[in-house]
Amino acid sequence: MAKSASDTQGIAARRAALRLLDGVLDEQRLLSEMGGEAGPMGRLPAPERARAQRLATETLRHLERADKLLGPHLRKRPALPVHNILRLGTYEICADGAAPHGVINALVEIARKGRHSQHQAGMINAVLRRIAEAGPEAWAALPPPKMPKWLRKQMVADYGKQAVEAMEAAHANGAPLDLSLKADAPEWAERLGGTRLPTGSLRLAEAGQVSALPGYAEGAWWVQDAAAALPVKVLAPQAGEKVLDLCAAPGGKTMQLAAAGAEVTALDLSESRMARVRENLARTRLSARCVVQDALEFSEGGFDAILLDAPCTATGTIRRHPDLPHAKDGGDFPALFALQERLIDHALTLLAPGGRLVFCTCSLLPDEGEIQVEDALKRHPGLRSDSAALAVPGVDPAWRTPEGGLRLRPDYWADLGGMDGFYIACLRQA
Ligand SMILES: C[S@@+](CC[C@H](N)C(=O)[O-])C[C@H]1O[C@@H](n2cnc3c(N)ncnc32)[C@H](O)[C@@H]1O
Repeated sequence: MAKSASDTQGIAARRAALRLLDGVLDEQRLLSEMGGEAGPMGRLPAPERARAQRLATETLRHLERADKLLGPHLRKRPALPVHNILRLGTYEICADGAAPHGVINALVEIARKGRHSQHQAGMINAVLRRIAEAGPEAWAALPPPKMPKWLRKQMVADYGKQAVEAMEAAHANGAPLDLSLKADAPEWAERLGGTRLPTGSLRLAEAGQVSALPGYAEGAWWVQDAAAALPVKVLAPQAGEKVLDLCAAPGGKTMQLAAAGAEVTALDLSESRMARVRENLARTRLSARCVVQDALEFSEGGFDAILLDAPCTATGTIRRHPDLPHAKDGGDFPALFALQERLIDHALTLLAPGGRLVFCTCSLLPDEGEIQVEDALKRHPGLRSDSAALAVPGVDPAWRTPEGGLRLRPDYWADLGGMDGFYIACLRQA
């Protein structure tokens, strides 16, 4: 079928990217909630979907930079759909290496057909032309975008300004693609290229389409950030051990547990997310018993080890999901902290005598890391944190925390490409 004029100009992908931007910035929806058939990218072919997703993600990552460059050219703040057209254009012209005339023509055509933007097409054309003149140079000189005020204030109080600035630089850089290898690590590492990280994950700088990489169809590996692979290494599952993965979907850690030969029960509240666990297990030819249930209602006990990768604010994944700080305002965070506390207490009741619980969150907030564990140790007099379990190859002892956990930050391993923010602790009952 011949390509339409729209396809060649990238109109469809840009229009979808703009709808994604409006969804995040107007409706406070996460990009991950808008990926379905009914979402803005629903009818797009795979390459166009990927392009729309990438354009929206990168525009959000650099939103502050785009707004700084646009500011002097705008007499007043435009309506959001118009502003988002200008932001997308500024990102593409200044940082995406796109030819300015192609970007401007496509965005002006989109603006002409938009209900809110049709009368602003001339202004959009003029402003983006001015951005094309000096913008790329000015963009490169701007500092990394800051976290939003509601999050930054707390982060500076917890880590100090310098550390927060280092994290912001890591967020601006984005994330490489990390893989966890099922077996035959040297063989696959050679075939895939990339860098073997100190903790064993394989890091690829230029990934492209994941499902086209060697070993995908064979299920030789799965995508998992190097930091996200560490909780299971701390848990150190042994072949034949009875292990419960209490918040399992989409299953990255379930696959690690199963690959170690443990007898795994993977539980998650969400049926649709559990479908992803089943797909992942099928592709990697690994097995686990899958249970869809509220963890707080699961009462089968006697587990040698439990992994509690609790639902959290996901503030450790901002470099991967730069939409998060724009879609959230922290209002729903206290409910998550309370749920984590209940999940820890309940998980402890499901352990066999002498069993271990690894608690982790992909968060930067001590409220769902260090403080959770400090409080749990106070609530349960027989409980202790097992700092010996943290002696995992490649883990820097400087990452250890006073209450016996590990604090991982996006600015760590800066020269290797960073890591997700995570908190991990191994708890044992005396
Ligand atoms: C951080 S994600 C888990 C990621 C997963 N461990 C992995 O490595 O792929 C948290 C999961 O907790 C699940 N969840 C949230 N509340 C839950 C509950 N009350 N009981 C069980 N699962 C729950 C969510 O559906 C989500 O899949």
